[in-house]
Amino acid sequence: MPRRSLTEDEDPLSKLIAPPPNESPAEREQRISEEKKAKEISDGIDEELNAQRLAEKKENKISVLLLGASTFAGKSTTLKNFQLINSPKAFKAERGSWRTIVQLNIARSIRIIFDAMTTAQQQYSGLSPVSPISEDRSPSPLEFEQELPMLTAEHLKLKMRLSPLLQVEESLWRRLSPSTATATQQVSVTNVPPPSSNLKKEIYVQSATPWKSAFSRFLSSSNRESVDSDDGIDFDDPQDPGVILNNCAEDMIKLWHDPTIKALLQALRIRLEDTPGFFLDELDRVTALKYVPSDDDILKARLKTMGVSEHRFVLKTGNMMSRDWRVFDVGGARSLRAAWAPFFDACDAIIFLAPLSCFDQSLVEDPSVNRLEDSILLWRAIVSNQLLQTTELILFLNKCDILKAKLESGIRFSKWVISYGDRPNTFEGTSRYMKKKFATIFKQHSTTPRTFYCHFTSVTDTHSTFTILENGTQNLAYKAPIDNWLVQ
Ligand SMILES: Nc1nc2c(ncn2[C@@H]2O[C@H](COP(=O)(O)OP(=O)(O)OP(=O)(O)O)[C@@H](O)[C@H]2O)c(=O)[nH]1
Ligand SMILES: [Mg+2]
Repeated sequence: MPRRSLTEDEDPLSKLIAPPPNESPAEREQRISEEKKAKEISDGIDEELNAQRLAEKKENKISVLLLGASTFAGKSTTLKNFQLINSPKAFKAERGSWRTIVQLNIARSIRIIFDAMTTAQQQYSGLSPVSPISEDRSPSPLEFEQELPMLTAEHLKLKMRLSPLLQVEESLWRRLSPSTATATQQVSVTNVPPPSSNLKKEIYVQSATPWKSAFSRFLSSSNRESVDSDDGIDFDDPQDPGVILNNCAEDMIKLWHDPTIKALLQALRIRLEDTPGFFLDELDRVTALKYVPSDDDILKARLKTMGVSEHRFVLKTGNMMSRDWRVFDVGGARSLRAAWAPFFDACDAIIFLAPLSCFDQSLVEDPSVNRLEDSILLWRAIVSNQLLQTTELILFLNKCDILKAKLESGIRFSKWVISYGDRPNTFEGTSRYMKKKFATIFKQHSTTPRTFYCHFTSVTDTHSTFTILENGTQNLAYKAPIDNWLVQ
């Protein structure tokens, strides 16, 4: 039988709190005054509980800001490491989007070689040569004074056969532009300029926006059945640039390994192997028709950040208490630095990335400023910032693998860092020297005493980065002395 709901008269609670029958006016006044007092006490308790809850909530949150002086410092790569460690499923689900970025990176590397070839051709034909554009290299004023290696008809044929790669780049750009996205999506996805006029620029993303879903939408829009369930890649898509890349693989390998091309790149001081998003040494694998990017590929793939990217995850510490983590990645371009300040108030720790390998490079925005010097200046500004005196500062002296390779290839550190003098041109010597420089600034410019935490990193190496981030997050969560961040 359905239950009949109680009327107000029958409700025991209403009965209990109802004013007594035959209440005199004086008794009524006293009752109301007592009720008022009770309410005030109750409100006070509520307020206290709310404040406590808020404080607990705040205490449960840990915010980390990734900062670096220059673009290419490795901030987004560090963020990817956080994702890989703490949200592996989401990381895996994005492989399809990263496949597209790897393809763009390959096409871009080949285009840099084409530009170098054009420069050489211009020199023979007596035209004033145009410096090949690459954001990650500093053109030398002397580079056109020497004679560039002579290209043969065979080289030019190779270039012609590879011209479909330019279409690959263009078609991938188009995936991010109006023809495939609605007007609002176009703005929110990337702000990518039209391909024809801007192919030389680097692709970038307003990373607070869902660019990956734009790719996924495209990737899964055709034959649903042929989409790989794990990675969201449509291998049967006739438009797939992977087919063109696959057809061009042999010629790309020939071009990249050609001794004249190598000499040309060397003469123009282009070290493609050190440029971000370099995959030319793995062309066989990354141009395979069923290529799926590995974790390492995703970490190596290059996509510039122009907005603020945030990664959230929940992490249990050893005592099984859950903490909400937020890691913020802000673009490193100089023009974006004004956007950093609002994060300073709220962040518990800053991971500051200073790439050591850029000692011989200048800023894209200002070719008169050396990148390493810019890192040092920004480090000084961060260390002395009053808002950050209680923030943990963790220094990643990054791109150690590239520093090693550069020194081994004969590039002299002291040519760029004059104060290094005639000390040995070794990784051990140069890295220790730079660590000391950063440590000295830290000691001199911190207004409150604090510990100097520093790591030599290659954040594209997931294994070593995993250990550093795992230990660091545990220690930061405990707010215990974070000795594991420390390199003695
Ligand atoms: N070899 C090597 N490559 C690295 C390392 N750190 C980053 N990279 C590569 O350098 C490129 C730039 O790294 P990002 O993480 O995109 O740099 P960023 O600091 O986010 O740069 P912006 O977004 O422009 O501010 C990417 O292709 C990375 O794979 C490293 O330690 N070693
Ligand atoms: Mg970035």
